[in-house]
Amino acid sequence: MSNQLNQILEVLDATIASRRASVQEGNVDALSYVAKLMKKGDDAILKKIGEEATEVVMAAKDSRTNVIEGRFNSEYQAKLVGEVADLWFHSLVLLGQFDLTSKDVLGELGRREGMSGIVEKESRVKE
Ligand SMILES: N=c1c2ncn([C@@H]3O[C@H](COP(=O)(O)OP(=O)(O)OP(=O)(O)O)[C@@H](O)[C@H]3O)c2ncn1[C@@H]1O[C@H](COP(=O)(O)O)[C@@H](O)[C@H]1O
Repeated sequence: MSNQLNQILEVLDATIASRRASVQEGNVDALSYVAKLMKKGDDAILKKIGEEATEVVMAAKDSRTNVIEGRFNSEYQAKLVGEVADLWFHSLVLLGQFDLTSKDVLGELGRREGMSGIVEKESRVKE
């Protein structure tokens, strides 16, 4: 699973970086969604992130509403997975636009591993 996850993220990071390089060189492949979105710029990507996040919220609410006898409905679960995939994907595009990759985020999550969120929050210097 971990290898598969790394491989999927590595391929996506590399594809996104290559789309970004081509946009910077002025070549936008008409069949590339990523290149077209990156060419539109930061605001277009950020708008997509907002939309996809909202769609995740709505799909989760739908899934919860359609629990019957304590069981989730597979159709709503699949919809939720699809919406989260859209959000992750657009987050990777956003990272690429800012010269970052999934590795940067995984590094940060690794740094936080085992750290209680409550303890971390309490350790923050109060202004
Ligand atoms: N994982 C994805 C991926 N997920 C979603 N999408 C696209 O994201 C777009 C937006 O999805 P929405 O559901 O929000 O659709 P929409 O509201 O109609 O879209 P918009 O009108 O807002 O663009 C759709 O065109 C999807 O096809 C993706 N496009 C590409 N990838 C990956 O990125 C790689 C590079 O893609 P290209 O640059 O298109 O070659 C691909 O090989 C895939 O691995």
